[in-house]
Amino acid sequence: MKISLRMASAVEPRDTCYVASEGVTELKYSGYQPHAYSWDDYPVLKDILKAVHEALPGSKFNSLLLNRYKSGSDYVSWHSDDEKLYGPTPEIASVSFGCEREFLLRKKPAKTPQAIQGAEKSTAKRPKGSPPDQHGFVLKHGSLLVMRGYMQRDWVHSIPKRMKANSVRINLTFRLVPT
Ligand SMILES: O=C(O)CCC(=O)C(=O)O
Ligand SMILES: [Fe+2]
Repeated sequence: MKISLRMASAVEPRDTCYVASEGVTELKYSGYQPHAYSWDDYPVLKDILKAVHEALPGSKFNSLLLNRYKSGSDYVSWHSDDEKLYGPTPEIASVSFGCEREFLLRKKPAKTPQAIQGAEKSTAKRPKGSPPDQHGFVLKHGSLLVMRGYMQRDWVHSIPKRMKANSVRINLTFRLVPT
């Protein structure tokens, strides 16, 4: 499959491209405001959206942030996709193609006094050098990862640099902007 897209390569450490249905509120994240391309310009992306809707009955997506990691030195730093336009419990369907890369997930620091106390207790038991509540998954070619519920409120995620990753990875994150 060949995906040919006009990519916005500014200062982000990977290439990104944004596709959204008409009437969807403009996306702003980390100081970027990407141009919204139309689904009609990219029939292959429409086909993948259809397959995602079939794989996740009851879920609905109307926008797509596409990431292209050209090599292992492209990455996405720790963040959560908690922009207001997605609402309090965004559902994000993330499809990966090409080079396998590691996806890391880390719990945000606790805010309430009770939670902080709990976190201190668990720190005492943790072996030295292992970060608190951190998990890693390898995202394989053709895989579908779903983030939902309070994941964006409570966790951050990242795709770290991996110098051994020597080919391109394309990642599609389908999102719903309630209209
Ligand atoms: O490339 C990935 O798997 C994650 C991308 C991501 O976190 C994002 O676009 O918000
Ligand atoms: Fe993300």
